[in-house]
Amino acid sequence: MKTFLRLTALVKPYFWWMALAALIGFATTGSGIGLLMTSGYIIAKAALQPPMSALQLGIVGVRFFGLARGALRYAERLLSHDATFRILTKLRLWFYDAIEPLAPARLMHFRSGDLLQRVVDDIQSLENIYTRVLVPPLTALFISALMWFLLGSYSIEASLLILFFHLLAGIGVPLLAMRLSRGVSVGIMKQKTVQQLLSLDLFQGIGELQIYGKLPEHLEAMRTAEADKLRLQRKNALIDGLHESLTGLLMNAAVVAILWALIPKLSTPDMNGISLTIVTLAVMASFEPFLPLPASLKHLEADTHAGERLFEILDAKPETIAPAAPLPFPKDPAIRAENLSFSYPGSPVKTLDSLSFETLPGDHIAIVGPSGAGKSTITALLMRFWNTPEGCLTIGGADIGRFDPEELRRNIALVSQRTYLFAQTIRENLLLARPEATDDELKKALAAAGLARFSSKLDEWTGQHGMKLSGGERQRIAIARMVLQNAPVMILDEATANLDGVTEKEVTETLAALGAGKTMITITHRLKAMDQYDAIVVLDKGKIVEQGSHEKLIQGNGLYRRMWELQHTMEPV
Ligand SMILES: Nc1ncnc2c1ncn2[C@@H]1O[C@H](COP(=O)(O)OP(=O)(O)OP(=O)(O)O)[C@@H](O)[C@H]1O
Repeated sequence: MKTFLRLTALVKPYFWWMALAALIGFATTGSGIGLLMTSGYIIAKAALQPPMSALQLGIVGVRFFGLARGALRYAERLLSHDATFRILTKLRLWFYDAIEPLAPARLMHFRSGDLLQRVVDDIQSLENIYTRVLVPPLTALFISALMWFLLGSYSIEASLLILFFHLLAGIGVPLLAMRLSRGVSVGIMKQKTVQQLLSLDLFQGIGELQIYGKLPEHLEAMRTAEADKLRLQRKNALIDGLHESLTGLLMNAAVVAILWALIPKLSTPDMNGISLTIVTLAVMASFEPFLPLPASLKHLEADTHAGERLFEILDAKPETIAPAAPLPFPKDPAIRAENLSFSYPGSPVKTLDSLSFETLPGDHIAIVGPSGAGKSTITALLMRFWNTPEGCLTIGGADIGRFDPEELRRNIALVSQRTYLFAQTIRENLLLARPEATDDELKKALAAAGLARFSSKLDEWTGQHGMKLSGGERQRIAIARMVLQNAPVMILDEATANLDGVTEKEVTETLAALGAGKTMITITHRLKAMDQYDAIVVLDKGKIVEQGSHEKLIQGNGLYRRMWELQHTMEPV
């Protein structure tokens, strides 16, 4: 109920649109009833062979209600769809706005297929809140009240009978349908999520599935998921059929009961054959707005489930938020860590343990160490993907928490080990770093990253996840982005790991030139051209085990020297 109320609060700004559409919906159904009544009137009256003039009123009524029903139906659809699409747009923007600060810390527990399902299908299903959940009961209520008064003007019994049958059709049948279909709509949604996850895994991991011979197993899982969904959909269709038949049955029962109540009144001045015909047809037509009610309850269950899934994400507090009065990024971005410790949520071990190091503005430092030592975690803290609960991390002397994360990310350019390329053109992938860049600037950035040959391919599609480019080319696109971003701090997290020796040397030189006068942190476990760094921090199992210049470290007898010797086996030190 709480979720439902929160969802309806979201569509509050469209209340008047919805109220107007509901009113027009009522007028449309009312016109349908009017059309049947006036048609019945003409037929019944004509059977008595009166003069043509006696039928005039009925003919005008048929024309009026016939035209009005079409025009009103059109207006109602127009209004309700317009309101629905506005609501959907609002919901999607609201969701994207809310989800952005959650990345990556709060989203890493969700699988991408699941998130996709929430963004696309769950939000889509919320459009039903208005069209299929809120409006149909209102229309049915109005029509029921109208019929109650209409029949009440002939007979109290008839008005009580219509009330009874409307209650059965409006509450009894939907409740029965809901009971029978409990969990079916939600089950279908869950199966769709499973299918989406399996499909994404199939598309992204088809190579691995083929190599390890797991493709048939995966396809079997997809078939099972499809069969489970079909089973639920079949059950759903059976219940739909059942409630439609029950509503039809109630309509016929209502007609019989009301005839039973009204036929004795035929001998009174209040009722004649014509009015009996009209009333009977009106009773039949009045059941039309009750047909969608069972579906309303089913949608209510599914929408509430979709709402819960959305709120589960939206209620998550972002890991990092901008302070009320954020500091501007400093002109001299010296970076200092003092007793910095950090553990990932749920992890019993300290990923970083009491780190202390410093980079002066314009310094180029290297952070080296074996895989899993915690090097990339330092980057994640500097980008404010995570908060720094223990110790301190400062930029330009100010605690990192005093900067707006967005401002930090604008001023710290990062080339990480995993470059994501969007399934767009090379131009669009580059413009991400500087949207206003000219083609000339893009070409210069490509050339600086060793991709001059791509200058004529700006409009070429990079493929899904950049699959049309080699690993090295993808990495160089990321370096071109860094060139375009031209930020005062640069972090290279294994940025050249995918490049061949010659290109690696070229790109490293380009990056060194680009980094002249800027603060640069290079994260690597490959010890190459280490004498170019002002300082080297050696990390092992989250602790700094050594730090200093290449000359100093190589003289020592620690991890750095061992790593160096391992990588340069034959070279004498
Ligand atoms: N999001 C995360 N949640 C939980 N643990 C994580 C997360 N990211 C990294 N870790 C763990 O933290 C430790 C340090 O990881 P990190 O990526 O910082 O190491 P690294 O030194 O950069 O390694 P590599 O050179 O292989 O990239 C590892 O044990 C890793 O499993």
